[in-house]
Amino acid sequence: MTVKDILDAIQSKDATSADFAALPIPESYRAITVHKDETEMFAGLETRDKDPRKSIHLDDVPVPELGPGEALVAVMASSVNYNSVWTSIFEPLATFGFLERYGKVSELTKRHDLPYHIIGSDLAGVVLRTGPGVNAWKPGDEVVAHCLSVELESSDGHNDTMLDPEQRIWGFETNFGGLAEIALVKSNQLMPKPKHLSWEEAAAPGLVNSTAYRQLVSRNGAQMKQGDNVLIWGASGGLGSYATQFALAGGANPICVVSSDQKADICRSMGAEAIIDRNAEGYKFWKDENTQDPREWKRFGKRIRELTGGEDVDIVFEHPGRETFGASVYVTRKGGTIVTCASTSGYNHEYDNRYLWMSLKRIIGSHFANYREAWEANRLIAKGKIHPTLSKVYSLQETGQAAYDVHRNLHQGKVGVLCLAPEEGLGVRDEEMRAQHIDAINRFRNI
Ligand SMILES: C/C=C/C(=O)SCCNC(=O)CCNC(=O)[C@H](O)C(C)(C)COP(=O)(O)OP(=O)(O)OC[C@H]1O[C@@H](n2cnc3c(N)ncnc32)[C@H](O)[C@@H]1OP(=O)(O)O
Ligand SMILES: NC(=O)C1=CN([C@@H]2O[C@H](COP(=O)(O)OP(=O)(O)OC[C@H]3O[C@@H](n4cnc5c(N)ncnc54)[C@H](OP(=O)(O)O)[C@@H]3O)[C@@H](O)[C@H]2O)C=CC1
Repeated sequence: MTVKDILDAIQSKDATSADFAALPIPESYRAITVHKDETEMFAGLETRDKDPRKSIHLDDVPVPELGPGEALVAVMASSVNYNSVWTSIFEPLATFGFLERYGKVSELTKRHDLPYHIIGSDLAGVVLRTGPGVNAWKPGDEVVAHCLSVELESSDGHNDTMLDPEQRIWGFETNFGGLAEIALVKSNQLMPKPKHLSWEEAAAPGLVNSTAYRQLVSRNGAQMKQGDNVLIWGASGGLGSYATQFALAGGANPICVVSSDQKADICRSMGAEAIIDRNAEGYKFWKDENTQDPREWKRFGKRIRELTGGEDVDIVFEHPGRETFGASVYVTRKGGTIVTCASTSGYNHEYDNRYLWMSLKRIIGSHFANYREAWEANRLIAKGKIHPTLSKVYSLQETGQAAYDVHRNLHQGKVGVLCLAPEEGLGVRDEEMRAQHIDAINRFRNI
C-alpha cells in the first residue's frame, strides 16, 4: 500500500466514505522536515543570509499513531507561511524546544518529540482515519485544517481557546504538519473545504486569513467597523492581502503600505484607493540602529492625512515590528488601536509612550484565532466574500525555494505547495460558483 492508492481513491470521483475507511494506511510518507542535529548550521550568519533551501529536507517518515480526538488527513496541497521560514532558520529559537516541551505533556504527546520536525500549518485534503471520540468527521470528507492545537484541560481556555495554557500552533509547535503527503491533526482543527476552489487555492488562506480575521474583525481584536481608516502594513503580503479584503468588505477604508509599484497595483485591483509605496517615498524611521526619527513618523502621518482627507487612522494592522512600530503608534488617532501579531524586523519595539497614553491609544496583542474565528474566516472564503491570494505554486520538493522566496520578500500574497496533488487546478466541486469569482481567485496568480 502506498500513497499512490490514496491519491487514486481521491481522484476516482465515486469512492465512498467506506472505501476510504477500507484503504490501508501506508507505513511511510514524504514530508518536509528540519533536522535537530542541524539547528546550529547558520550560527554567526545575519538573519537574511540564513537560507531555508539548506535546512529544509524532503524525507520519508513513518506514519504517526492516531490518538483519540485526532485525524489522519491525506494532504493534497499546503502553503508556505512565515512560521515555516522561522523554523527553517531556527529563529527566534529552534522549534525542537517546543516539541520537547509538548512531548512531556502525556504518553501520547511523546510522539511529537522527534529528531526531525515535519513543518507546515496549512492543508487542504481528505480525511483518511479518525481516532476514538471523533463523530463530526469521517473518512472521505474533503477538508481544510486550521492550525490551532489545544488540550483544553484547564478552565483558562474555555472562553477563548487561544487562551488555553497548552495552546500550540500545529506544524510549528507540534510535529506532523501540513507540508507532507499525510498530516496528523486534532479533529477540532478541521473545517469544510470551500467547494469552488482547487486544493492549492483552498489551502492558501487558512493561517493568514484566520489570523487577520481575529486581529482586525473579531471582538478579540480591533473590532473594525464601517468607515474606519485602517493602516495595513504589507498590504499585498500573506496577512495583509486578507486584511485589505476584510477592510474593503467591511466598509472600512484601508490605507495600504507596500514596497513596489507592482504591489500597489495589486492593492488597487483589490479595490483599495489609498496606497503608500514605502520604498518610493523613502521613509527612514530609524536614523541608525538605536535612534528613531520622529520627523519621519510625522512625514508618514502627513501622507496618511493627504490620502484620507485629513483623518488619522483608527486601526493599525501591525506585524513588521521594530522597524515600523514607533511610526504605527504615532500615526494612530486619539483613542485608536494598534493591533500586533508579529515582529518580523525585530521583537524589541520602541515607541514614544507619550503619544500612547496622552492620546488614549491601545495596543492589542493578537495571535492566530480560535476555532470559531477560523471557522468564520473559512466560511467567508467558502461564500466567495473573501478570496485566496495564491500567486505561485511549488512542488513538495521545491518547498525550500518557496520558503526562501518568502524569507527574501520575493513573493506576492501566498505561496502554495502541491503535496499529493499531481497538478494544479484539481479538487474544484462547484464550477458554477468558481466561474462567478474567477477573476478575484486569479488576481494574484503569476505576478
Ligand atoms: C500562526 C502563526 C504564528 C506566527 O507565525 S508567530 C511568529 C513565529 N513565532 C515566534 O517567533 C515565537 C517563538 N516563541 C518564542 O520566542 C517563545 O516561545 C516565547 C518568547 C514566546 C516564550 O518563551 P519561553 O521560554 O518558551 O517561555 P516562558 O514563558 O518565558 O517560560 C520560560 C520559564 O519562565 C517561566 N515564566 C513565564 N512567565 C513567568 C512570570 N511571569 N514570572 C516568573 N516566571 C515565569 C515559565 O514558567 C518557564 O518556567 P520553566 O522553564 O521552569 O518551565
Ligand atoms: N501571530 C500570528 O498568529 C501570526 C503571525 N504571523 C507573522 O506575521 C509576519 C508576517 O507574515 P506574512 O504576512 O504571512 O508574511 P509576508 O512576508 O507574506 O508579508 C509581510 C509583508 O510585510 C511587509 N514587510 C516586511 N518587512 C517589513 C518592514 N521591515 N517594514 C515594513 N513592511 C515590511 C512586506 O510587504 P512590502 O514589502 O510590500 O511592504 C511583506 O510582504 C511574520 O513574522 C509571521 O511570522 C503571521 C501569521 C500569523
